[in-house]
Amino acid sequence: MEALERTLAAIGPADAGAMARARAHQDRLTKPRGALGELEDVAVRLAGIAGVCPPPLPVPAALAIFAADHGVHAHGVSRWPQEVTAQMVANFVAGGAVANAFAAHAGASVTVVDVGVASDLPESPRLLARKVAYGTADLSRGPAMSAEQALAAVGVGVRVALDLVDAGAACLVAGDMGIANTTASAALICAFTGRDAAEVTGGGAGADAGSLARKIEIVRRGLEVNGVTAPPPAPEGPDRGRREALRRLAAVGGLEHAAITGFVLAAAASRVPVILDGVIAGAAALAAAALAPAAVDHCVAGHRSAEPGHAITLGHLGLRPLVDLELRLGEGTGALLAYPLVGAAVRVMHEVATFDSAGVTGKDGAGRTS
Ligand SMILES: O=C(O)c1ccc[n+]([C@@H]2O[C@H](COP(=O)([O-])O)[C@@H](O)[C@H]2O)c1
Ligand SMILES: Cc1cc2nc[nH]c2cc1C
Repeated sequence: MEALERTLAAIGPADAGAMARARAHQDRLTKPRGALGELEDVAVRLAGIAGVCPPPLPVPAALAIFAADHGVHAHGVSRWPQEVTAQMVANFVAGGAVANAFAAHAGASVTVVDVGVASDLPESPRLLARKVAYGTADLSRGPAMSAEQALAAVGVGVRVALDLVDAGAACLVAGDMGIANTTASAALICAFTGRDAAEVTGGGAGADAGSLARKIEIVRRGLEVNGVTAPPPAPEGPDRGRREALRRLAAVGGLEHAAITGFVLAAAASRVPVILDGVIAGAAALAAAALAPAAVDHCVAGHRSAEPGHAITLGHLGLRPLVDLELRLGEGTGALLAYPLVGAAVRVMHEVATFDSAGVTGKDGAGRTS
């Protein structure tokens, strides 16, 4: 708890001065004002995160894929067997997954973290063994995690982020792997936004109509059993709000969600941008925002997943996704596709000439030569 408190205490809002300078700088560059659309907002956001204008290039980037299993899988909420989580971890380690291809394309490193896979995995220098438990308990019967497990998993995410930043990462990318984790994500989204299970629950990695109905029913049961049906109370003081946020995360979340929550919080505390992936990272970011609202200032929404709860999540966080390609893979893939856009947005701030420096006539018709 103390490590988490230290992380939370270090999180501050984006720097308004640096953002104002970034906005003004954008307007001096040789392009019509606003012509780079949302990329201008991304560059301004990164200036706010770093507290300087122009912000540092977000290079290199580091992807962390947090993998874990879910007790709720026993209810047939996924069309895939649970062992696919472990098999895909082996695939990431061998370099054979989509995330590996996208990371190579983007020039990002890949760190694979076992925070809660249900089986023992072969040791590998390319796998961080940080197992907190062999999967979660069934969220539809009681808390998925104990408070201690949830805190330990948050701590894993904090440590991984801090180590990547210490090793030189200038941009963090949050990825996940966990068969059945779209069920836990839907439950978390309900628990943190107050929305109904039917609105936020989707097909995940390929559920048919029958299993979708079962999934919605299981999410509802999990929320009821764990007493998280009402939206979280407005915190009476940060402690009570934080305790309730951790309770909700432990009640219906997964070990990878908790780790991503810590990853996002540590990125924010380090003032390093973190690119969120799809519905799993989004659900984890809801928990991070409940623990430290300013953490959202340090997040970039990489993409909008096809999972219905994701758009609702991004709306709740006030984030606009950069990429919208109907992806529903996870692993960090959508965030990796967005990463070059983030880099391009910042590069503009460093390299594009101003109207004055290039001698391009400004919109008032005056020739600018100095
Ligand atoms: O990132 C997303 O939005 C996303 C949407 C649908 C599925 N997934 C991935 O698919 C797995 C979970 O799907 P499911 O149906 O088993 O809950 C898990 O490994 C996720 O990374 C990921
Ligand atoms: C094959 C496969 C790959 C994945 N990657 C992330 N979630 C996944 C789920 C499945 C089923």
